[in-house]
Amino acid sequence: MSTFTKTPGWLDWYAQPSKPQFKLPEGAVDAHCHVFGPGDEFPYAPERKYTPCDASKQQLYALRDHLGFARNVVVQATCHGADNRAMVDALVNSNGKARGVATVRRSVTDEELQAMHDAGVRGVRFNFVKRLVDFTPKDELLEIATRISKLGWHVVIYFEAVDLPELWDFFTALPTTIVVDHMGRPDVTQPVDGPEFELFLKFMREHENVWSKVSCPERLSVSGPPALDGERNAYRDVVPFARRVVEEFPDRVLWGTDWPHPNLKNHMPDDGLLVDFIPHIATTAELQRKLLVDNPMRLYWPEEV
Ligand SMILES: O=C(O)c1cc(C(=O)O)oc(=O)c1
Repeated sequence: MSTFTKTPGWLDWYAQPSKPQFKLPEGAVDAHCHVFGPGDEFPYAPERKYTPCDASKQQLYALRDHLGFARNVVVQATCHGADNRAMVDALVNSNGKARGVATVRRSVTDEELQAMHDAGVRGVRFNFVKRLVDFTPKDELLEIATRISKLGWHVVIYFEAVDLPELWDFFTALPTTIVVDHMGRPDVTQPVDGPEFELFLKFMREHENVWSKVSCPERLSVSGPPALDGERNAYRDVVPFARRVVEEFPDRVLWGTDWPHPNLKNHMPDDGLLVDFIPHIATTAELQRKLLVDNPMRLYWPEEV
């Protein structure tokens, strides 16, 4: 019996994903995924905003092999707060096939940062999505960004599109490469060439250190259809947004499954069908290779490039 009780209505990850029809290029990286616990081994943080089902490193790596990915980037999930043990444990048990993104507070010591670096951590995540985290003062975040820049790490930012204007000055003052989670969560019912998404494109256009994950169609989609029941052309309303970013910034985009998909409310995607979303947004072999291999390798395994 687990000590933890899942948030009511929690949707568990999809147990038997199909095999993707899209054949991932050799060496493809799932550049955004998480591990949850298991809670009995790596307890969820007291300050968490949700309690998930467990999703272990073994289950993550089985999914990697099933889908045809070669490597993972494991991003610290907010349900673990700034306790990075589950994520670091996943990295050190990956045979070098996983790198990570941590969450740290200003109290983190240089020794702790170095130990995380040795385990494979290459970035920190700053989260501005209010339903997921409590507010952290910007001076604390800037101090952390300055410290981790010395290790060659980058900053991953997660925010809602409506908050970009207010966060703009802070983001553009950061001294590292910046990676935006899930395209800054656009409202896909608005036009792709409307003012909200145009601001995001301008953010990337004017700042060459800004990258974007073109991930999470299952989270952003309003009209679907979902990646379920054999649907290989899912989340059509998200396609124009992701495709736009891939085509304008082919050397600064990443893709990830977002497994185990925390906080989805209306469906849980079949991850095999989710992989089949990729050729709709990266439509040539060259764009696919950059998105799935060249870009994540440059950012997370630069010593091998
Ligand atoms: O939108 C979300 O609920 C979500 C949550 C987390 C997390 O809790 O870390 O990570 C994500 O990439 C997305």
